[in-house]
Amino acid sequence: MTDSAPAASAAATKITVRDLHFHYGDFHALKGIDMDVPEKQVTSIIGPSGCGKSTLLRIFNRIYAIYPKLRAEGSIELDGENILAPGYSLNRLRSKVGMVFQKPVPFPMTIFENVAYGIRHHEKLSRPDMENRVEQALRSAALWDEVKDKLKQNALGLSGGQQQRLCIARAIALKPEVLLLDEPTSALDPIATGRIEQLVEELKGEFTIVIVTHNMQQAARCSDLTAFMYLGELVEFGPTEKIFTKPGKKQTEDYITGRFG
Ligand SMILES: Nc1ncnc2c1ncn2[C@@H]1O[C@H](COP(=O)(O)OP(=O)(O)OP(=O)(O)O)[C@@H](O)[C@H]1O
Repeated sequence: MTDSAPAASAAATKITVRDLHFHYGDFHALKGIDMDVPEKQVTSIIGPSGCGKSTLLRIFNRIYAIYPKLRAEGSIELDGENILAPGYSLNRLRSKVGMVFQKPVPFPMTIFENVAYGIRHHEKLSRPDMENRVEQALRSAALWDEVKDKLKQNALGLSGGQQQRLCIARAIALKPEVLLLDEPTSALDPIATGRIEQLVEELKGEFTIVIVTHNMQQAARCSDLTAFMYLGELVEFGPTEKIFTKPGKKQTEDYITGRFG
């Protein structure tokens, strides 16, 4: 067991995970996770390959729900409501919890339509309101200045870093409360990575952000809290500075000092 409530965080809890287990068929991938994710802060999840980081992140918006053999037990409360309960609709969950994947995957359509497409699915806006919403999302994703004169061009013509910021704009445009980022910079060069990290810093005033990363420097730079996972368990969770300077568990220390993983 680990401390689920990070001591140094004064922020309200946005997501409360209790005794969470996850199975891929017979494989027990997450084992009794307890975790309190604070509101409007950045929480990073680190740990060696295969420890369950992405599995945990994906449960936060129930991506597994479409596969019959995958099973989650325990509870994940978002603002006090259990999102794993059958009565919690996927549509409602997806409007509150946005996801950005490792590899940017813009739709093969214009830059404008990439952002507008998801909004249309949830809301009916007039043309000026839609234009305004798209502009705001692109501004928040620090992409507006680079694309404002080519909104009608195909998004596949953007660079990898621009495509990833477009995917972030697409997620932000739906006005989610939580933004999940699954290794969002692993396909990007150092300059594009730096821009995304800066963006994460800017966005945290507005959203609760959870980021999975292989890159420990990134976790140290970007996050307020860090969770260290190993073999499906949450070994340690606390303020990032403490995890990186005075970890409480030997496994955490071994990992951050490069002794394994
Ligand atoms: N669809 C699946 N079916 C069966 N097992 C899976 C599936 N997806 C992941 N797993 C297993 O679950 C465990 C956790 O995987 P997960 O992708 O969450 O790890 P991770 O920490 O994100 O790894 P990485 O850093 O390599 O992306 C691994 O042992 C993996 O092999």
